[in-house]
Amino acid sequence: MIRFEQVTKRYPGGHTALERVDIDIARGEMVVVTGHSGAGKSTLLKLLAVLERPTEGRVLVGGENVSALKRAALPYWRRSIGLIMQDQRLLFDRSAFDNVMLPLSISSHPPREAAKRVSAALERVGLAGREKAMPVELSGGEQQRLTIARAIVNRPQILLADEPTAHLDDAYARDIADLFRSFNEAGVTVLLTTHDGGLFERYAPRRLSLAHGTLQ
Ligand SMILES: Nc1ncnc2c1ncn2[C@@H]1O[C@H](COP(=O)(O)OP(=O)(O)OP(=O)(O)O)[C@@H](O)[C@H]1O
Repeated sequence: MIRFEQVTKRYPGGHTALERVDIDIARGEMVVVTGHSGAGKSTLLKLLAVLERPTEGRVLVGGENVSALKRAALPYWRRSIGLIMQDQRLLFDRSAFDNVMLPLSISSHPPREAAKRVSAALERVGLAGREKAMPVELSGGEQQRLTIARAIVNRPQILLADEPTAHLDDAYARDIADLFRSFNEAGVTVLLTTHDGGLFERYAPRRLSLAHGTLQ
């Protein structure tokens, strides 16, 4: 389903973040990408989300070369995958409900259907009843759940998450790990990065280890 073919990413300035990476991920797999800081983990996800494009090689999803998508197609592409990136902030002046509604604003769901989807996504991540809460009223773990609800509201087949358990206490981090596992059990292809590979060990996911931009 997801395929990296000889992908190299060199950033302006000449730093090579990934070098000739080949990856094949089947539909329904759960893959945990580990590696030290700067190993290229985020770059891998950014190439899939087409937040960056490869310098060489291709990134294919379902046979389509997403690296070649036209700029106008990108918002739709990004909303068709569930994306949890480190620099995507919640809107702190909007309620939990409105934060999760945001990705639906460019789709054509009637308002009542959109509202149902938002409530279902909040329920799915354990935030039922917190629709009106403002993000500051939520704990760090709950804020991360809200970010995840926003990512799944369009019911994506692929979920990409960059360090989703960073900055969380152990118990919260385990809850978030469980949540990703449950999405995977429901059939979603999950690709996430982590410094803490041990957190996911009990699920025995496929593990990809990156060092200096190459797979180990
Ligand atoms: N926009 C950019 N411009 C220049 N260099 C970049 C850019 N983004 C990343 N890099 C460099 O590419 C390398 C890989 O970065 P990347 O963020 O993919 O690593 P990472 O494994 O996710 O690290 P971390 O765990 O710290 O997030 C790093 O050396 C980084 O400094």
